[in-house]
Amino acid sequence: MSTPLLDTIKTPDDLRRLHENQLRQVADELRTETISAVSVTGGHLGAGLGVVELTVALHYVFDTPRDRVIWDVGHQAYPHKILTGRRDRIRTLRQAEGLSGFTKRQESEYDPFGAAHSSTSISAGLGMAVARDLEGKTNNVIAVIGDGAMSAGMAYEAMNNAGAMHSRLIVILNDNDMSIAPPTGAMSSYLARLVSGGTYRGIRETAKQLAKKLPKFIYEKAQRAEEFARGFWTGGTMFEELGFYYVGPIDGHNLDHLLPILKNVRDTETGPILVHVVTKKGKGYAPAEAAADKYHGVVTFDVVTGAQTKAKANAPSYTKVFGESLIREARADDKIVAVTAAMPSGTGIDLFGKEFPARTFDVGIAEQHAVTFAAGMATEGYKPFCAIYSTFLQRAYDQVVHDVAIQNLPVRFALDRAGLVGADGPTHAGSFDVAYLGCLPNMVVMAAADEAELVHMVATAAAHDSGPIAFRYPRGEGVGVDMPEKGIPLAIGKGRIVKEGSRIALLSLGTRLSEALKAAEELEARGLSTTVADARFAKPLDEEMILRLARDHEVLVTIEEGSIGGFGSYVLQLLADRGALDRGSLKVRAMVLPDIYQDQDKPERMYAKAGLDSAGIVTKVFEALGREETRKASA
Ligand SMILES: Cc1ncc(C[n+]2csc(CCOP(=O)(O)OP(=O)(O)O)c2C)c(N)n1
Ligand SMILES: CC(=O)[C@@H](O)[C@H](O)COP(=O)(O)O
Ligand SMILES: [Mg+2]
Repeated sequence: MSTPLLDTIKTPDDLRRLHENQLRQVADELRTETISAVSVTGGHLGAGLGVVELTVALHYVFDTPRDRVIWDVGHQAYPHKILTGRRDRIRTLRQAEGLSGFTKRQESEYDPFGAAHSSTSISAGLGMAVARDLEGKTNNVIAVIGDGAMSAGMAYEAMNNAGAMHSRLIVILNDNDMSIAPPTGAMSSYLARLVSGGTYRGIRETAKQLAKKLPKFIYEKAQRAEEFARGFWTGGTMFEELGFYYVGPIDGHNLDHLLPILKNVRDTETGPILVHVVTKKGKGYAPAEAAADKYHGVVTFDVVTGAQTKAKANAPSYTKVFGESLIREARADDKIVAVTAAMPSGTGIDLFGKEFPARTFDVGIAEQHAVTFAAGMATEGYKPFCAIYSTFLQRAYDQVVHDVAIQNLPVRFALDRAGLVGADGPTHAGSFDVAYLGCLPNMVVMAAADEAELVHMVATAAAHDSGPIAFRYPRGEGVGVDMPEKGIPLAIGKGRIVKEGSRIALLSLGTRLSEALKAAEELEARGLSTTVADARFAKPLDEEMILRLARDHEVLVTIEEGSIGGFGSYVLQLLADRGALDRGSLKVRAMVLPDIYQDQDKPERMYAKAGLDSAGIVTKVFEALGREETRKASA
């Protein structure tokens, strides 16, 4: 489809040169372009479609990038990227070397704050506003936050601070009554009440309220702006109790409402202000509007039909295996309960919820609360499985330490998306959990080598009642192994030898095991007898097995899809403590993710770049053996 007006916009300055009555067309073309781009890249679609008009209005009314617009999470920022000089690269979204799927400071001066984890925008915005005030500057700071993101504690910590500081900060609450799944919680119900018909007021009544509530400047402009009469309300909202001026709810797809209100908000000297904007996730694209998830995240698709090009799966996903295994365990044990922080489908807890609705708790985007809530249930004899992506558990670290581990409470952590996740890039990589959990006294940490192992680990966690336990597994499909009928609890701290050899030992933790086995074949073909072991546990280590591997082999290589400071470090500590490194001929190498934030790509290519594939393992072994051995093996 042609986009004649959008074609004239290279930066927001071009947009600001247009007449207001052209903006409707810009928005329509921007929506078309967003759909077209995501149809070839995949990515987050519904959220961006819902903020097309808001994006146009913000860049039209505010002087970006001097005025700072901060998009919470950043998954809705594709239209913003198109308007801010990145349209020529928009079809590289989430691809190798391409644009990030989120806002990113290194990518553009129009992205004043990087994001991807939710609910940071008000804190960051307040920081910017206060810095501006200290500098005596006058630019605006606008944080755009969704109703889902508004469920996280951080948003309230920020509002609590902002309300007391009286700094001039604009918060736009983009309320589409959706998170990834339908939103949960009292805040969501509260917003729904604010939006429900009765709260819209006429201009006369609004003007009276404005005269009471807002500075005169806004009141006068409001009187002139007859066209936004229905969508402007102030009253005794929770936000006002927190010290914000509350404006709304307003129709976020109606530019005639958005523009005058944003101009008023821009021109007022007061602060902080919260503008409550009501939008539809997936707006303007019928397949998205009709979908239960509003096309939150999609793979490539046909623009006409909306049909997504889903590849045929060769094996069940780890997420599904986890969800189904947990259901099996829960049928036999009514103390098992499941907790998710707004990720029911991503974690497989949606499956559990269908069979056990009363034992399923979606607490909203609130990982910290999820962990302590689970800890509370554990004190009363329940067996909570807290299913959280590895990357999102980072947010709840003190809760893991202070509320769970120190009290030795049997909370089970199901860490999905462990290791590299691909298109979501470094913000979503599950790189650190083995390092940050393995250092905690009382904690047990497992990593599944394949989907069958995951079944056993779920059973192990269900049976482990003496303290906290975590198990990690990656995004995507399993490797296609035979599946056990039921999970059998593993012996805590015991690994397994998968293949016996004599000279080289490959000690894998997690799903790099298949690469280790491939590497072993290659090494055997080159005359190097190779043992492959699956550690299963990063904590407690199978000390006996590891010390035996060190004693009986010339080279010991640890392999994991995690950062430095994890499994390899624990093994090295053990070897050092037990004097195994004092034996001159032993060569030990620890293979971990590189000490950088790897940009998005296909996970397998990222692992290859990191050296964590079979070729990288073989290379590492020969590096350890030295030049002479390499020459012999190549001869
Ligand atoms: C700390 C954290 N937890 C979970 C997520 C996963 N997540 C990304 S977007 C999203 C829903 C956000 O809902 P909302 O803020 O209302 O934005 P919408 O998609 O509706 O525009 C969730 C749960 C995340 N990015 N960060
Ligand atoms: C923006 C966000 O945090 C989520 O939408 C995330 O991208 C989902 O990742 P998965 O696709 O791995 O569930
Ligand atoms: Mg929402």
